[in-house]
Amino acid sequence: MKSLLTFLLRSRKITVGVAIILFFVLLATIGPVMIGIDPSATGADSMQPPSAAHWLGTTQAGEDVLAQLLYGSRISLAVGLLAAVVATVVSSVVGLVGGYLRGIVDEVLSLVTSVFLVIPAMPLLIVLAGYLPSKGIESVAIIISITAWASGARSIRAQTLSIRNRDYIQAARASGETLPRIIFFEVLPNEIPLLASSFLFTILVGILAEAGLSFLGLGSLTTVSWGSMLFYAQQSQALLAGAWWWFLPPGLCIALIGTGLSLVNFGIDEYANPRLRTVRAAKVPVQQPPSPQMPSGPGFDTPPLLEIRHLSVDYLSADGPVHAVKDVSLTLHRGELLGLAGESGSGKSTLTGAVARLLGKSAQVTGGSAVYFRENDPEGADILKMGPAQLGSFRWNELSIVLQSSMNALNPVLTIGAQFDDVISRHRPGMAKKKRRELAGSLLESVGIPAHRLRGYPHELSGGMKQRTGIAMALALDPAIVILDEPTTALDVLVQRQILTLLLELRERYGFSVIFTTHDLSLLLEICDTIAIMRHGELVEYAAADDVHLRPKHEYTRELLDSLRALGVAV
Ligand SMILES: Nc1ncnc2c1ncn2[C@@H]1O[C@H](COP(=O)(O)OP(=O)(O)OP(=O)(O)O)[C@@H](O)[C@H]1O
Repeated sequence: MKSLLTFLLRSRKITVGVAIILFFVLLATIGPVMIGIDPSATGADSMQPPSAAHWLGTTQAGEDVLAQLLYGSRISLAVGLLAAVVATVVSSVVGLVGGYLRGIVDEVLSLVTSVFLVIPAMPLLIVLAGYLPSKGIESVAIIISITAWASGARSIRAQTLSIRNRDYIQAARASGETLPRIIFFEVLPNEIPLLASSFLFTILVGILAEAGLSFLGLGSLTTVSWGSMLFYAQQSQALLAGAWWWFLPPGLCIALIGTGLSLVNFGIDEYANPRLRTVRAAKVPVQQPPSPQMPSGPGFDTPPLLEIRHLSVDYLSADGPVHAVKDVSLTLHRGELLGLAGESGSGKSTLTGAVARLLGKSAQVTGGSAVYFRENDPEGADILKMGPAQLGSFRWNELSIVLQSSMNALNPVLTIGAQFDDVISRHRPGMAKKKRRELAGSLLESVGIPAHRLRGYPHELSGGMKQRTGIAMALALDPAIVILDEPTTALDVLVQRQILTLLLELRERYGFSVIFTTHDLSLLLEICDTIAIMRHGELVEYAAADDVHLRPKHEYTRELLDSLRALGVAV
């Protein structure tokens, strides 16, 4: 909740949007009282332009336009709000119940929703408004909500369908929680950003629909609203008479409140989906001086392949920037297996993600470089500065990455073969189909999976097989660097071991260099040439595996080794 509030206060869109909305709320609540003029009083001269006595001029009947605007804001906002409350309650109940219960209930509710979605809203509104027995603002709001609930219900149903199978909902079901409690206390809170955004959108729809109906003479014309002002201005041909002060203010108010509501809506979308957030800090990497505690790297007798120099990465979060990687320098040599260890949240994935250029928009490289050296290229190329085309051919060809979640990265509706073919044909457009198929088969066999599995689908493979398929794909174009980000964490110990053995064999065969990320220091001590240990975004230890094991420099490494020994792990 605190993070939501901090985000709301920091978001420029939300601040501006809320300021606009508050301005109109103030206008609607205290404006009529302060002006003290009856909006229907007709004493003044007809169609007078703005003057000291009538700041926004007068109408044809001699009413004060400002008084009408202020009273009108009350009615327009009230109709929008009432329509949004009714429509949001209906759409939430329909979307949540249908999406959660599925079956016949969902089918009936979906059918009704679809019927309301296909009927064009404005004609339906006009028909309903034409038959309204009373044209009070409540009736107008209710008919607007009848036409406005369906699109919200459709989105909420889709979200509910996706949430209903998540682990915490299964756990709630298993613990015997009642159906209403699961729907309204477990599912509903996860949909609040969606509900809020649909609520604000419906207020806007309500205000526009009221204005539209009144403009057509179908609203409550005895009540002053922005719509009825436009209706009477149009009836009196204010446009032709050049009486801009009559129709322009209500038009501008509708546009402005629409802008305010939309800005808040965009802000909520950004909260719910951090990928949409715009990065505000400077994009130019700032070179930082070397950190005084930077450990010196181990010697390695092959040429450097990748040099990470003083790399710093921040995330822009609701609570301010998170310094996830702070001034890290590492060198990966040809054929080297570099292990990257550190507790959860120490910045390992951010470091490898930055090198593979896979971080989202909320991540910002605030300093440093990651220079990749091709053979016979002593200058190297900074990966962080590569343009889209250069990056496209760099990934897979020179560097590939296998993620912990890569076992879920296979597309369930495509065969394994089609997914290999996608990668190979994109990067080797000249290769014949038969050759591509042979390459995919031999890659799959190299990770111990028979080539005929290319015809199968991902769901036919076990977790370990999927991860091995991910590794085979990463090797498809014979890259020089393979980054493995906790590739075995989700697998059982036996399968982990098989995959590691396989990885070492493949490295022998193909000669690629590896950055291997894990929490498991004992594993790194066993397989790696060099080890880097991160803590709170900093590199605290960086040395040959033997030195880390026998002569750790940092207190934190000693503590890690001691804790392993205390657990009886042989290190
Ligand atoms: N998208 C994000 N927005 C804000 N902060 C983030 C984001 N992703 C990661 N962080 C923060 O950055 C820091 C480093 O996270 P990172 O995922 O790199 O750690 P890690 O060592 O890979 O952890 P793990 O081993 O659990 O995967 C953590 O404090 C984390 O909370």
